[in-house]
Amino acid sequence: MAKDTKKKEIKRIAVFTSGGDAPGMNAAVRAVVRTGAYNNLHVFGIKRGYEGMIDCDLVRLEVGDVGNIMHRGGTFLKTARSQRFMTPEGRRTAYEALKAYDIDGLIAIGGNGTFTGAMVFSQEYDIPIVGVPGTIDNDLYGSDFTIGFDTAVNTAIEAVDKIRDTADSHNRLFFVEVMGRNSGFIALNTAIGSGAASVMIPEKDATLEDLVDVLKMGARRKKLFSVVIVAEGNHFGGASEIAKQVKELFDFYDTKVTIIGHLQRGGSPTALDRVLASRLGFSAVEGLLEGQAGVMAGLVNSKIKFTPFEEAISKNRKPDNQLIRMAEILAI
Ligand SMILES: Nc1ncnc2c1ncn2[C@@H]1O[C@H](COP(=O)(O)OP(=O)(O)OP(=O)(O)O)[C@@H](O)[C@H]1O
Ligand SMILES: O=P(O)(O)OC[C@H]1O[C@](O)(CO)[C@@H](O)[C@@H]1O
Ligand SMILES: [Mg+2]
Repeated sequence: MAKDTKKKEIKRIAVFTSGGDAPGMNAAVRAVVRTGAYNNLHVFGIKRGYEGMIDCDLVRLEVGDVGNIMHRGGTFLKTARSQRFMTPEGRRTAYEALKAYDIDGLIAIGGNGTFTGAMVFSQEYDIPIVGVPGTIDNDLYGSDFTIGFDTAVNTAIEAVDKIRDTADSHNRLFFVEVMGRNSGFIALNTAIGSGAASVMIPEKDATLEDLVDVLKMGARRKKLFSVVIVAEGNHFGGASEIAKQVKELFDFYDTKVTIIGHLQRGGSPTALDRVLASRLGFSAVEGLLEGQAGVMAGLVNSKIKFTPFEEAISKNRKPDNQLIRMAEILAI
C-alpha cells in the first residue's frame, strides 16, 4: 500500500540508534522503516550509531527486515558511544560515508549526547536530521517521556518489590541505586511506584540529616524495615556512600545496598514505550518529509511537537517539584 506522491525531494534516508540502548528503540526503527517505505523512500540502517556512520556501515532496510522486533529490548542496529564523532575529522568521514550512499535525510534515535552530536553535525554539514528521544534517562526537554523510560521504571519497581520481601523478613534498611546519569526521573518514579520511604535525587535539596530524620520517624512508628531509592547521579555519592554515612548517623537498622544497574536497560518494552516509539518514529519521518530539520520529535500533552535540538538538550529538564513533594508526603 505504497503512497504515490512524495512531499519533498528526500529520497534516501538513514536511521541509527546511539548512546545507551533503551527498550523501544527497535519499535522506533520499525516505525521509521515502514513509514519510509510507505512514502517510497529508500531506508538504510546505520550500525553502531556514529561509529558505524564513520565506518560506512550501512545496510538497506526493507519492510520485512523490521518484522518481529517490536517486542525485543536492546537495538538490533546496535549502538555505541563514539569518541571519534566528537572530532571534526570523525564527523567529516561520517559525512563522506553518507554522501557515498546518497543519503539526504537522517533519523537519529538517542539521548542528549546523540542530539548534541546531531546539532554540531547539522551546523557543519547540510543534511537534515530529525531526532527521536530514545533514552531511559528521560532527561530531554520537548517530550513528556523518552522511549525506554517507562520500561526502566517498571523494571526498577519490580526489583524493589522483591527487595521489600527480604527487607521485611530480616528487618533491614535497603539503599537501592537506580540509573539516570545526572537526572532523578527514574529514581523519583521508582520511589513513588514502589512506596519507598525516601528518595535521594540530584534535583532535591535534601541533606543526609533530613534522610535520617525520615528514617527515625519510621522507626518511632515501629517501621521495622525500610527502602530508600538513590539516583546514581546523586551529589552525596552513590547508594554505597550514602549507606555508609547514614549508618554513622543512625545505626538502628541492619543496612544493605543493591545497585540495579544495567538490568534497567534491557527487557521487552512496555506497551507505553512501544506505542510512544511507534508514534515518534512515524512522526520523525513525516516531519523530515515536511521539511523539519535540526529538531527532535516529542510528545507533549499527548500531541506531537518538534523541538530544536538546542532546546531539547539545554533546557534543564527537572522532575516536577509537586511530584517530589507528593513523594515525601505519601511516604510519611
Ligand atoms: N559535543 C558532541 N559533539 C559531537 N558528538 C557528540 C557530542 N556529545 C555527544 N556526542 C555523540 O553522541 C554519542 C552519544 O552520546 P551519549 O553517550 O551521551 O548518549 P546519549 O545519546 O545521551 O544516550 P544515553 O544518555 O541514553 O546513554 C556520543 O558517544 C558521541 O559520539
Ligand atoms: O552503559 P554505560 O555506558 O555504562 O552507561 C551508563 C549510563 O547510561 C544510562 O543508562 C543511559 O544514559 C545512564 O542512566 C547511565 O549513567
Ligand atoms: Mg544522555
